[in-house]
Amino acid sequence: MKLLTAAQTREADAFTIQEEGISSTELMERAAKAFAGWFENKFPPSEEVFVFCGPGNNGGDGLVVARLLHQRHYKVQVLVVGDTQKASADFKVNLEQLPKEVPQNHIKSEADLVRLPEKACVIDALFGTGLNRPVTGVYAKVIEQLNQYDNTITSIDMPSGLYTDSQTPAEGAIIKADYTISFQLPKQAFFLSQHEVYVGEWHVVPIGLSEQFISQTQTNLFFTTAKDVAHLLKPRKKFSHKGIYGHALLLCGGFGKIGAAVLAARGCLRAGVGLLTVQAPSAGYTVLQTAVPEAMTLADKHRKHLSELPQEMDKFNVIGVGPGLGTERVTKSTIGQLLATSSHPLVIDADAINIISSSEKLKAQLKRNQLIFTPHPKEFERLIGKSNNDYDRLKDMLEFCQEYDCYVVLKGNNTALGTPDGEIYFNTTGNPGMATGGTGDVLTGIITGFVAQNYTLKEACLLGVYLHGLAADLALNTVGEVSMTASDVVDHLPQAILQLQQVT
Ligand SMILES: NC(=O)C1=CN([C@@H]2O[C@H](COP(=O)(O)OP(=O)(O)OC[C@H]3O[C@@H](n4cnc5c(N)ncnc54)[C@H](O)[C@@H]3O)[C@@H](O)[C@H]2O)[C@H](O)CC1
Ligand SMILES: [K+]
Repeated sequence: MKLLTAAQTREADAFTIQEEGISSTELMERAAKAFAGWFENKFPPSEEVFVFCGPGNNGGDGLVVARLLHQRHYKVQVLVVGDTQKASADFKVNLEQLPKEVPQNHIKSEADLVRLPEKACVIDALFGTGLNRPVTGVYAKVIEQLNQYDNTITSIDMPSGLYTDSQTPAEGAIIKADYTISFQLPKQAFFLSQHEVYVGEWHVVPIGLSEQFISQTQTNLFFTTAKDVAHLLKPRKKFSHKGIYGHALLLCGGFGKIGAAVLAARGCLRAGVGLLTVQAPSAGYTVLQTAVPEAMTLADKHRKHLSELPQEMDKFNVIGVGPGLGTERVTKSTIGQLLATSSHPLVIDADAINIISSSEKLKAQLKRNQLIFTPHPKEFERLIGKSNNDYDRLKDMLEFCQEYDCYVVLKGNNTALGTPDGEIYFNTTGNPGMATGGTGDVLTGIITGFVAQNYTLKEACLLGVYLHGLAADLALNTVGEVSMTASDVVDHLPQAILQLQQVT
């Protein structure tokens, strides 16, 4: 699904109004109804509600929400912040329509700030997507005060003060919402970990913005839902044999880290690879043969570290490399040999990334158009250097993708896939239970398994990342976030694939 910028959202707004022949206040009414519906499900009418309204249409939404909640027997108060002379037309219309029974207060300066009852709910309607400069002055005072209270804050459309699609200047105050209820689509800002404290838990409510407009709009930003990836899954042919589903090679594992090879191998097999060979240090031979009998194992001549490539490389159609390898000199030179001699698609993770990062010579050997890197943020930093903030990191990621004509799977809460065409896809599955050793190894195996089956590199990344997160989400039911292990993730992969196959 596409992500729209603030400017594109405004255009979608105007297009919808024209297409449907409705007024902007009618669209505002629709948006506020959608928000109020969510709010009523979440908070009982016994709670007092304080709606803080800014001067624009976000504030206008707040006024409509206040009217609707009042009708539903909530005890509502409205606090209009700033100068109403400058308010938007739809704000003014809805201020007129606010029932007299709803108390109204104006906060024009710091002196007008109010204390809130302990249990009261706050609705933040100060600013939405129309924010065009950092929040300072009286608005900032209100935001700072609300952030200090323990009251639950629910933001309409955006946490006020946070820029929708670019870095918020440091001097701007930003609401720390518990919930953000976004209209029609999520915003790019929601997918960046630096914003977690502001956005809180986010939900999207539909308000019927023009599908035609959205489908015509050009963007390089997407978020991946089940519907986006379900159709990529290829059904198996009736006259199948294992030769059709590829032969993957995994170069993984080192002394004390043979488990990484086991996890990658299990992920690869569960992703449906036809044949799998794992080359690992000879100390891992028995472990691998026992733990993953489905995989063929080649014992490296070195007992503890990867030190050579298999002799017959041609029979493999993809290589996954990195988990558990270590960065010994022998292993470095083996990675060098791999980059110099292989023309296979490569899925490059963990220590393979670290090894490449430390050598300009190796970077110069990277072949175009056949690479997937799967770094976590620290590995990514080693690869391309430190970025100032999450937006810059994404920009740097795209530059790297373009320079090496490669894909980057930047792992995190909303794993971001960068493509050589300059697109970014934010994943929507997964949970904090995955923050445990070995889940990345599983992902390397899964993506390698999909590439082996002739999915394009982009499809393999999108599907792999989505299913990996979905498997972890399914594991929540039985093991929860705290106890979740990488093995739990791989154990739930079959269920995740079955679930995705049901999506139409
Ligand atoms: N398309 C939709 O999804 C719909 C969105 N709606 C709501 O409208 C807002 C966007 O409204 P807009 O009037 O464009 O902007 P804001 O309310 O966010 O604020 C604009 C207002 O504030 C002034 N301003 C901007 N930045 C600052 C600042 N830092 N300090 C002080 N003042 C500032 C600016 O000049 C304007 O006067 C969207 O988020 C939704 O909530 C519609 O209701 C329905 C359709
Ligand atoms: K808001």
